[in-house]
Amino acid sequence: MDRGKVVSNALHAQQLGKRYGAHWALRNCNIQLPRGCIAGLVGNNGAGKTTLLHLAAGLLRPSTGSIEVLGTPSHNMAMLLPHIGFVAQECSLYRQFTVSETLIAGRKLNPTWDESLARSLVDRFKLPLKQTIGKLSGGQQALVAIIMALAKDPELLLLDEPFSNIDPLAKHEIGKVIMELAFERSLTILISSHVLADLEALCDYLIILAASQVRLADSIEHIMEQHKLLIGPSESFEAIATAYPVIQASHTGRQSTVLLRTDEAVSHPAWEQQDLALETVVLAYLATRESSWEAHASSILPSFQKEVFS
Ligand SMILES: Nc1ncnc2c1ncn2[C@@H]1O[C@H](COP(=O)(O)OP(=O)(O)OP(=O)(O)O)[C@@H](O)[C@H]1O
Repeated sequence: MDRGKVVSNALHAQQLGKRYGAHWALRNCNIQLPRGCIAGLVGNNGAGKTTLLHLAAGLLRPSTGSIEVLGTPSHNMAMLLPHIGFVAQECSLYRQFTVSETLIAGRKLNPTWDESLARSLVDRFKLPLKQTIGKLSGGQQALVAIIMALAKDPELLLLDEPFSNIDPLAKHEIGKVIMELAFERSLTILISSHVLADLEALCDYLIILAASQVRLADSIEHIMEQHKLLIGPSESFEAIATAYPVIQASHTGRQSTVLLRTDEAVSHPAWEQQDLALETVVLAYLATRESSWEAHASSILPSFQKEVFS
């Protein structure tokens, strides 16, 4: 594979699905992950995050649809393997190897191995070179796994809940390293996490999965522009709900709070726009039930035409 080849999407999933027996772990998944972005993957337990990452890493075959990574079908492992770094949820290092032996294996197995990066990161995180992996703490093992993936100098880095065992300071440090490398090397990163604050600190793109389907996949900047949180009188809720796609609504007495998704400016004398946090948007999408989502999805199509409410 030619590293210089220009492919605008690092990952392109079309109607991607993965089924185990009768159970869909992921379905109707359409994602175009722009090259060079740092994307967060957030979703409820069992939503399909690990499944999507395994499909991208070529460890699973799709049941339906397709997934291309760096312009190549992801099952073409032989071609893609040198270009992808993958850190699985469970640390997949050899427990009986020392840290030093692990680095040697990395150097021997990876043609693009960056030895000075690996050594400097092991030093920076004070990881004991002579200690076996099995005797490191969970957080130290996770750091070694991330360092191994970074030193491989991949074009796409897939990280499945990489920070869950890492202490806050080390997490901050490794986050900085990841962002610097992403910038310097035009690395594309897809990170799954349940900690939204971690994703907000690192990512410029977000994929929200719920009930095995993509609810939203977009740049965080556009997500924040496109969603509006409004408070207004319950009596005119129907008018606003008819005019704009409502992602979530709650009603207390005579007051309604609505989260809308629209690129248009929303202004109405009776409705006041509130400051919006990314967490509010994420929680709203995670809370949408499968049945109500089908109805939502059709109303959120780009061709949606609003009628001015009055
Ligand atoms: N090997 C398997 N066999 C059968 N079902 C599976 C298998 N792997 C995953 N699943 C199912 O697929 C669904 C998605 O699982 P997945 O691990 O992708 O979710 P997740 O979003 O990563 O969850 P979590 O946040 O809990 O790690 C779940 O319902 C899970 O039970």
